[in-house]
Amino acid sequence: MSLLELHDITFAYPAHGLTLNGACLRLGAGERLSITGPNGAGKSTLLKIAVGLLRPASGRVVAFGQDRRTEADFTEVRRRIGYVFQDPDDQLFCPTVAEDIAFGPLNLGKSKEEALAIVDSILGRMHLSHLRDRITHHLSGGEKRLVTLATVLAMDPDILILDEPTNALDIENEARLLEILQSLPQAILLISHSADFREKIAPCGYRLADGVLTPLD
Ligand SMILES: Nc1ncnc2c1ncn2[C@@H]1O[C@H](COP(=O)(O)OP(=O)(O)OP(=O)(O)O)[C@@H](O)[C@H]1O
Repeated sequence: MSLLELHDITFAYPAHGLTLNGACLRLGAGERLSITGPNGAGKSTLLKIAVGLLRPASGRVVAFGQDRRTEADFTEVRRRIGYVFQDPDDQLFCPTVAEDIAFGPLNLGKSKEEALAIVDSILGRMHLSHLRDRITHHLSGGEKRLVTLATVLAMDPDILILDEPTNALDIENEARLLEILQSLPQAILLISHSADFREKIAPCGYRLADGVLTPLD
């Protein structure tokens, strides 16, 4: 079954030429695909379109079997697609790590006890329990990156979008991230410049250049 389809997406930022010019992509259940390509090619732009943070000039977004056009459509899509942004500071906004991770489950209607149980379970699985009560703002870049992934996993999404997830990670934490990602059942869209990381997580996928996606060899 297809979870996400992008059909002939075109997009231009105001006062720029076309960033995307007919990009097409299909992600199936449990499938893992990489997207690579030069800086500024439009990889993040494309995936922001997939979750409705940007709207294409033309083309279709089909998620979970339905055409998605309106803000209400994309609110549901964003509940089911966890997006780990390139910059953790775009995503972490609560005083402590536990509050940041609990925020999503509380928003989905979980009780405080249920949300805190999710916090402890996710942090335990990720071997990050020592960060539970830390002030988010004081974490290192790499710690923030892992906590951002924890906030997304706490929502139990069907698809994970990871935008350069190894940025700011040391060798040990990159290995830990690899282990975590390999253990997850979710479909994954991975943007990464690291051929080694792509090979380990999602060897198949696309290269984005000149506004179109072409399959990787
Ligand atoms: N809000 C914006 N307004 C205008 N131009 C933008 C905006 N956001 C991105 N761009 C431009 O659009 C192009 C595509 O950006 P995007 O972030 O999607 O590229 P990317 O492939 O993800 O790049 P990188 O590999 O460097 O992360 C770039 O030239 C960028 O400067």
